[in-house]
Amino acid sequence: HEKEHIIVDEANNHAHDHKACGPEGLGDDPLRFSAADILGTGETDALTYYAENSANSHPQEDLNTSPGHNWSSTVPCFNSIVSNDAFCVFTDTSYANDEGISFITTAQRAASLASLLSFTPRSNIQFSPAKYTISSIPGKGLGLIASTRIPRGSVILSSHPTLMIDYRVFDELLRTDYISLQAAVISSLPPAHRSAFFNLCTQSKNASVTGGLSRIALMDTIMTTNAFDIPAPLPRTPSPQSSPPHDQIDPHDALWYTVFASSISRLNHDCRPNADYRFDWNSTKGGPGLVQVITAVKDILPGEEITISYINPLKSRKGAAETPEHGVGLCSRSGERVEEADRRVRLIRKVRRLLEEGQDGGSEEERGEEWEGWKMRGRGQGEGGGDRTKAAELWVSLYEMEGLWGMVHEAYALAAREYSKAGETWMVMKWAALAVEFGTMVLGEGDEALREMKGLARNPWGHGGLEFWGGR
Ligand SMILES: C[S@@+](CC[C@H](N)C(=O)[O-])C[C@H]1O[C@@H](n2cnc3c(N)ncnc32)[C@H](O)[C@@H]1O
Repeated sequence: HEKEHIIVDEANNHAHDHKACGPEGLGDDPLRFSAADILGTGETDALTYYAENSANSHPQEDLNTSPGHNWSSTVPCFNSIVSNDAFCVFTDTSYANDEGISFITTAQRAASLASLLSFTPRSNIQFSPAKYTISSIPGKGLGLIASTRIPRGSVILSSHPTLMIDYRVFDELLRTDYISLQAAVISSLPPAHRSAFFNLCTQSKNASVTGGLSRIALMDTIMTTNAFDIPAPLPRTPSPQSSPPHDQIDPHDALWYTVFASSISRLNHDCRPNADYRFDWNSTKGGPGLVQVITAVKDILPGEEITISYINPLKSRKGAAETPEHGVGLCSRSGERVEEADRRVRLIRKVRRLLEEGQDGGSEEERGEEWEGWKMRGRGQGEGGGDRTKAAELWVSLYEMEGLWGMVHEAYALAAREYSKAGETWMVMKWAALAVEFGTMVLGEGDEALREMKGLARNPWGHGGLEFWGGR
């Protein structure tokens, strides 16, 4: 019952917490309901009525899954408006020692997610004593403060998601249908989870406290403020008849889930964070399946705030760069330092294009006026002074200067590859070893992406079967 204790504690600690969250916080926010207020009868009735009368709804679907799991599909399912698929809520209340888990997705994808859970359920991994406390932080609402020294690479907390929503619902369902499913999924949470959910941060300034839909709006805001977007593993057996027409669906969206795990929702954003998160999809790596893991990407001292980046600092995935719903800015630096940092980030992109996409270095805009000077001379040391390895080293140092510790393994890997092409094996070893060290930290043990670097670190002499002391 330890976990219950933890969840309830979380709810109790903050049940009466009316502090603002973030710069645009709500002050004495009347929207932070107590658990008892939530989903008053009228509202759920209205939703049920709506759901049963929606033109798109149809009865629930069955999910055949492994024994020991107790899957149910609640409320009607809703048909996609662009494909033949229907989306439903699937819940297993017994998952992870009765913490429960719910999905909003198709029966097919729910079954494949459920198959990832076929390990001995265990509750959230807690450290005793915890490595952090949840405290109020000026201008940010609540946040996590390290209560002990947390060495780089160690796990700070890890948590099963409470619910996972298939990105496709945003494109494929009428909004009202989607909202019905969302309300159903929240009301199906175990009570402790539900009250913890409704005590989470909301950025909404517009939601009206009166009228039937206000709590629904609150629910929606809490979701957008606290959920993580996670790329899905590729389906093992893609089924052609259930795929929507390509011109109507962003294929990218079909591969994402919005994931909600309440215990990590107090982590604040920083553009140069000291922690990173990853989502482990299965237990083949020895850990529990479907678990959100937060790891330190540098040493964190007691009293320091633990932060993650809500956005990818370099890439901009569909709308992610703006993240208006989070209401947090990119970097809080000032004046010249901002300019320098911006310049470095532009440089990082430019050098990456140069190295990854052959020699042409991307668009005119990215190249800039001095493009002639950017052209690479030769591939290795032999011809033209090893521009590519030098560029790779520049790339690495830009990452390091920017403090992108959660991503720096990509730069190390690239440097290892460039030195490998140039035949400088000792340097290959160095960069591959760094790629493995820093990559393991954020990707986890045994991640496929690190296989190549592990190989290079062990045998930088390449694939020809040449052993370490072998002739060359
Ligand atoms: C996932 S919650 C994080 C926990 C939140 N502070 C709380 O009290 O529950 C996201 C919200 O926290 C606040 N926040 C996160 N990072 C912030 C930052 N760097 N500065 C100011 N507010 C921040 C914003 O209000 C944001 O919408």
